[in-house]
This record gives sequence, structure tokens and C-alpha cells, in this order.
Amino acid sequence: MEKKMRDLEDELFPSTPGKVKIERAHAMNRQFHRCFASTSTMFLWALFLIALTASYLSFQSFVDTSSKYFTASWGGLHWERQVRASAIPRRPNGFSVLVTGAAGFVGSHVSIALRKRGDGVLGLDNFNSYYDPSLKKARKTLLASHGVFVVEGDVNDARLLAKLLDIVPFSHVMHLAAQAGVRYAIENPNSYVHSNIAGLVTLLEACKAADPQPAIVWASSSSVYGLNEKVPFSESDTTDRPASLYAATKKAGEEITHTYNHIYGLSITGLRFFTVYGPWGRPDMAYFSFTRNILQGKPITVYRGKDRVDLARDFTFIDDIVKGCVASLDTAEKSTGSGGKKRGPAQYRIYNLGNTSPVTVPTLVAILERHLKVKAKKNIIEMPGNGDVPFTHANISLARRELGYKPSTNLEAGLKKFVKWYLSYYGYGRTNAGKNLFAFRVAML
Ligand SMILES: O=C(O)[C@H]1O[C@H](OP(=O)(O)OP(=O)(O)OC[C@H]2O[C@@H](n3ccc(=O)[nH]c3=O)[C@H](O)[C@@H]2O)[C@H](O)[C@@H](O)[C@H]1O
Repeated sequence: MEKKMRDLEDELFPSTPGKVKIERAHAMNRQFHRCFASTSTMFLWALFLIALTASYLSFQSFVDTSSKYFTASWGGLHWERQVRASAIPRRPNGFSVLVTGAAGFVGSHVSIALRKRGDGVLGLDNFNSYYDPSLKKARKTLLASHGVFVVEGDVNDARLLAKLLDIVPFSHVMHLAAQAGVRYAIENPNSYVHSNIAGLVTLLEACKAADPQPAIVWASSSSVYGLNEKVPFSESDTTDRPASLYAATKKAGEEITHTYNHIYGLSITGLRFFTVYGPWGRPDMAYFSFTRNILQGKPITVYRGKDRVDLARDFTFIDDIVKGCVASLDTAEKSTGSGGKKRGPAQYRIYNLGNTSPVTVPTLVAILERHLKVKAKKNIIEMPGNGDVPFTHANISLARRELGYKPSTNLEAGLKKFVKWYLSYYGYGRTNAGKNLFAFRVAML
């Protein structure tokens, strides 16, 4: 028995020191066992490593899950004090505005404008990673320097919304949180349903139940005009031919807000923004990504319509959009309901906020080349069937009449401001990158 065990031990651990007295006759056999034993040792190690990795991963997922459920990023006395302080107006009869999407492009500009004139502003943003969240964090820092606190949370979080509307009697909600981008809807359709439909309904539910009910101004989009060919686009035109899921969710938003206006007496103003651009803009948009690529010497893709027709957009500068947003808040009537009950008919409005002078995409590129002093490497291709429309053009008579909206910045002047911001934000001209850029510019001209 003892011998059998020793033989077995020899077979399993053939290279153990002091046990290498091998008989010639068994040499081949031993070779085979050595090979088998080293394979099985490797197999045992592999099993061990797999088990280790699996337990690490399940630990990580436990940590993630528990942090989701047990460490809410909001709540507590200190947090409530910050919320109240940010939302308190600093001028007589000032508004108290909840701005959703406050760390976004339009949201950050509107929040600062309201704050500067003495309104109370509380921001809400989920800081998602649709584009570089560090830009959103930088906007948050900018907002903080103006005294605007941004709560980190999602418009789908009904508990958070109820809490905010309970702590602060908001006079207005400026709802700008959304999944933006026309072409990204092909890649991630559910994110549009999540933010632009489910998130909107969750917000409206919270507002309808609040006492007082705030008046709501929210971002619709020029994209609702879809395949409309009648120019310029007027609010009274039919909008039942969306070309993208993004457009369809914005159109759905217009219908959904109408329902809440009708049933609960919520005051609603929908703003159809036309391709908004400017400093602190969105990196996913053409003017921004073109600038990045041109400066890095990378090619840009310029889409062209059928029959080689250039695409055109009614590009609208951010400062003009901000004026339109603020004027909408100023002219919004109070909601008529309270605590979920309608007490009378409430205001329902929709406005185009455009520039009313469309510019082609190649002209946009030419302006950027001039401001950057770098020639773009252009790939011109036919517009893929991904939700884009050939042109947009806003009729802004209604907004002019009722809001006093009067855009004053053309694309040339607006892009100049954008480029100035871009170069400064990304550190061009300050560091070696700036020197390289200078050398690069000289080489390109
Ligand atoms: O008004 C809106 O409601 C929307 O405006 C904006 O959409 P768009 O007008 O499509 O802006 P943007 O992407 O800058 O493309 C501009 C032009 O460049 C062309 N384009 C684009 C990318 C590219 O690589 N090449 C190109 O030629 C492209 O074909 C187009 O002709 C917002 O993103 C959207 O969230 C929504 O707010």
C-alpha cells in the first residue's frame, strides 16, 4: 500500500528533488507521466486563475450594485441646504427655475444667464457619457463659480424629482435634459426613448403633482419638420414625417406635453431649436468635430445631398437661443392646476428658435478654415440614410411677435467666438501643442 502511494506520488510529482532515480526501462513511461503531470498542473493553475477572476468580477459587481442602491448621490441636510441656496432668487419677483440638463450646452448657458439677472437656478444633470463627461464637469465648475448648484441625477428618478419639488416651490422648469444627436439614434435607439420619452413623462408627472405646479419650457427640435419641403418651416406646418428616431421622440414630446397641459393644467412652451452652436458646445456636432479634426490634421467627412446638392442648416448662435429661452420663461403664464388637479385651461405654445438664414455645410467648413487658418482635408460623400434631412430653415415670425425674439449673430461671427473659445479651452497657443499648431498652420498655408 505504502509502495503504491509512493509510486503514485512519483507519478504526480516526478521532478521532486531526491526522487530522480529512474530505471531505464521506465524512462519512456516516465516521460509520458511527466508530460501528463505538467499538463494537469497547468490545468489546476488555470482553474485556480479562472476561479480567482470570477470571484473578483462578482465582488466588483457587488460593489457596483451596492453603491447604486446604498450610496445615493443626493440627500442629506447639507445637500438640501445647497439645493435651497441655489434656487433662491436674488431679485424682487425673481424666478426659481429648475434647469434639467444644466451641465449640457444650452442648459449651462441658460442657467448662467438666469443667475446673472438674479433668478434662483438649480441644475440637474446625469452627466452621461454620450460625449466627453469632462466637458460637462467643466461646465459644472463654471456654473458653481456663478453660484449654481447642479444635482447629479436623472430625470427618470421620480423620487429625486419629487424631493426637489418638495424642497423648492419652483416657479419654472426649463427642461433641456435629452438624448441629442440625429444620427446616433441608429446606434442607440433606446437611449432616445429613455431620456426623451420616459424621462419627459417622469418629469411631467412630478410637475403635475407639485404644489405649486411650475410652468414648463422645454427643448423640442427643428428635426420635427422632418421631410417637410415647404420653406421656411412654420409652427403651423404639419410635422408628421420625422426622418429620425430622435425627431420622432421630440415630436412625441410635443404630443405628450399637450396631454399634460390638457389634463392637468400645466403651462407648456416647446422650443424648436435649429442647430445650435457656440462656445462650450457639443463635441458630437459637425462644427465642433470639424474643428477638432482640422486642427489635428485629420480628414472631415462632408455629406452631400442627392444630385450633388449641398446640405444646409439654419445654424443658430447660442446667445440668441438663450435670449429666446429667457423670453419664453418671462412670458410663460402660470400653470393652473395644483396637486394633480386642473383648475382651468393653461397656456400651450410652440415656437421656432432659428436664425432664419440657412448656410450650406461647405460654407460652414470654409468659415472654420478661415478662422483656424488651416485648410481642411475633405471627404465628400453622399448623405447616408441615417436620419439626416437635406436642409432646415426657420420662420421665426411667431417668436419675434410673441417673445420679441430677434437673432443677431450670423454664422461668421458666431464661429469666430466658438473658435476663440475652442483654442483657449483646449490649450492651443499656451503650450508646446500651440507651438506645434503654429508650425502646422505655417506648413498648411
Ligand atoms: O436642429 C436640431 O434639431 C438638431 O440640430 C443638430 O443636428 P444637425 O442639424 O444634424 O447638426 P450637426 O450634427 O451639427 O450636423 C450639421 C450638418 O452637418 C452635416 N454633417 C454632420 C456630420 C458630419 O460628419 N458631416 C456632415 O456633413 C449634417 O449632415 C448636417 O447637415 C443637433 O445635433 C441635434 O441634436 C438637433 O438639436
